[in-house]
Amino acid sequence: MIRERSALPDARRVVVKIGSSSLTGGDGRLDVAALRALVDVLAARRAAGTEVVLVTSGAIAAGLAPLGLTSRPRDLATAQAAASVGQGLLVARYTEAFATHGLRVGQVLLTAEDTIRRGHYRNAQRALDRLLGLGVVPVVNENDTVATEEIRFGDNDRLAALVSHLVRADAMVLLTDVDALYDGPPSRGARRIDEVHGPGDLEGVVVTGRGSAVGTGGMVTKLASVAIATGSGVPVVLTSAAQAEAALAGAPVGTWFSATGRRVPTRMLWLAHAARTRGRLVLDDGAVQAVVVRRTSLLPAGVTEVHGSFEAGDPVELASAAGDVVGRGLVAYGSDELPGLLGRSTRELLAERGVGYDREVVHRDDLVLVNAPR
Ligand SMILES: Nc1ncnc2c1ncn2[C@@H]1O[C@H](COP(=O)(O)OP(=O)(O)O)[C@@H](O)[C@H]1O
Ligand SMILES: N[C@@H](CCC(=O)OP(=O)(O)O)C(=O)O
Repeated sequence: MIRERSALPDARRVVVKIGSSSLTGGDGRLDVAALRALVDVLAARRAAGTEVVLVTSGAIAAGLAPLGLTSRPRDLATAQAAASVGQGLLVARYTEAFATHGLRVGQVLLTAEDTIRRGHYRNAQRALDRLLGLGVVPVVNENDTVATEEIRFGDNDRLAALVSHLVRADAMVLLTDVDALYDGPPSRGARRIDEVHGPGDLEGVVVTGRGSAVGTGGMVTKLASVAIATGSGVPVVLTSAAQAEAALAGAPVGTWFSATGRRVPTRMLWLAHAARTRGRLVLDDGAVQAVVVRRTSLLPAGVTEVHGSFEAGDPVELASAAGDVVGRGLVAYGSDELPGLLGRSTRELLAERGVGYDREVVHRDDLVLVNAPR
């Protein structure tokens, strides 16, 4: 494991994420010179023996000029159209730029779903591993064209953290338009933060969710991304694209976030940090105890209320009668069917409804605890 930034040159595999703000000029359009400069740095790193996965934004920005748009569209359908046109152009630029270094790229478009559904993430994991094994540089972006408002990340920061986990990266490098995390929005007087070793080091730090005109999420989604990565064993460097070379060389630039936790299953990571839940199940006190303290699965007998509209396999919140959210889980029944099963024992349900109805509402392998109840 990489424990300090000076060890970064020894990383076997890194994920580098570049945001829209670093790939666009003042006119909001794709800055091809900036893209080429990044590729030069990544190709050099690759030649020095580190496998590189690039998570890149910029599809929407690249789609603006061809569609005659002057600013980032606000409505989802136009943003998706711009991403559709722009993604092809973006990857073409990367393909050309990496080719000048004798490297091939492979486009990988992911949705949040791909990191949660078992079949999907295994598939993505296999494809990424094979690309790397073949010496290809995977170029990853969110699949904007098919991602709906409910399930999309919108920003690539959290996607990059999940990709880092998926490919078992030794480190993640987040490149943006500021050279580091500051203790407040970077204006006069804000202080650069050199190293963060845990949430305590972020106390008093003010971050805003407003990004640049072209980026989304600002520093808020970057810190959410950092929490996902470091909490599951991947250290992070956050800096500007201009410092990418120095950061990968382990120089003391940007902000270094050391890993705080150990690797957990990918789906669990997504459930804990990224999933937008589709509903809420209210648990009686006995069920809260069973799930939180004894870490058992949730059975129909312990559920008292069902809220929201969801299908089997969707993420839902688990709450106590007092309204505290105690966990999140993938529910095994849809919201149409579940209310008819509440308070019933699995034995009764099996006898009455047949095989399969003795299954848990949320299996313990599909459940993460969020907060202890009051
Ligand atoms: N505490 C902070 N430290 C550094 N930058 C911050 C902070 N709070 C807000 N920001 C803003 O976050 C912006 C980067 O976010 P964003 O525009 O979404 O970038 P990207 O397109 O690279 O994802 C910076 O331009 C900066 O102004
Ligand atoms: N998938 C989108 C990226 C969304 C976005 O702006 O992300 P970011 O610049 O990382 O805040 C695109 O390629 O335009």
